[in-house]
Amino acid sequence: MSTIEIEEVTVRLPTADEDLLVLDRTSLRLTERRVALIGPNGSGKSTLARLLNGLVTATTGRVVVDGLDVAKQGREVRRRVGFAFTDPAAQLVMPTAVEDVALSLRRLHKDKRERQRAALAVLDAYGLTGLGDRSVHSLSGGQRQLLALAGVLATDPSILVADEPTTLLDLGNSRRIADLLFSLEQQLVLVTHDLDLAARCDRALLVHDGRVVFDGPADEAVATYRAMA
Ligand SMILES: Nc1ncnc2c1ncn2[C@@H]1O[C@H](COP(=O)(O)OP(=O)(O)OP(=O)(O)O)[C@@H](O)[C@H]1O
Repeated sequence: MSTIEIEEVTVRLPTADEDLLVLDRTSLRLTERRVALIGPNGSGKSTLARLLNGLVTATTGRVVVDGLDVAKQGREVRRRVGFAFTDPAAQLVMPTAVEDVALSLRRLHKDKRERQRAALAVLDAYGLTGLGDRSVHSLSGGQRQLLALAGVLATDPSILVADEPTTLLDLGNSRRIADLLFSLEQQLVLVTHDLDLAARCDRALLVHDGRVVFDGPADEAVATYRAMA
């Protein structure tokens, strides 16, 4: 399993009036296979998740993934840490499904034909057979979410950070995505408002007002959060 170390990290983000304190002096060492981040809207969960692959920069402190400093070795870190956004539109950039997966595979397969073959195999593996030539905009929300995840997982990251991957989905699709996430060998860091999903994790962090206010077994974190609400 991978090791994520967050050492005395503070994040301040500029707003029109002042710098907003979004994450307050936080230290964590995450080694569990599945870690959930839960908490109210605007509490800092996405910010914490985004630190892990450098989408957000620590104002002070250090984030280290498998011994690599995110601020200094960002490129290597991004190869290890796959990031799946809530809204797949944020990461689907090519016109068709197969081209989108092929783009993710450009580092692994230099030859174009080989890349195309590999991309089609990825679509098959994720239950998207036959949709390769479809415009990504014509896919259903569930298919788009699956495609975005397939593109990230095709690069074989050692850690997957998924920011509310089931929020936009109906019950059936959200179950499919959840089953996929929980079948992964990789370390999973899951930001979610779905407390049943969070409770299935090995550890959960309850974030409130830019601080981790509970850190422990997922069922206890969920119970603490419910009691707070
Ligand atoms: N780029 C930014 N510039 C300024 N403020 C930001 C920026 N990104 C996030 N914030 C603020 O930081 C705080 C934490 O945001 P964050 O997205 O981490 O919360 P969250 O817990 O993931 O919320 P949600 O559950 O609503 O997605 C919020 O007050 C948000 O408005």
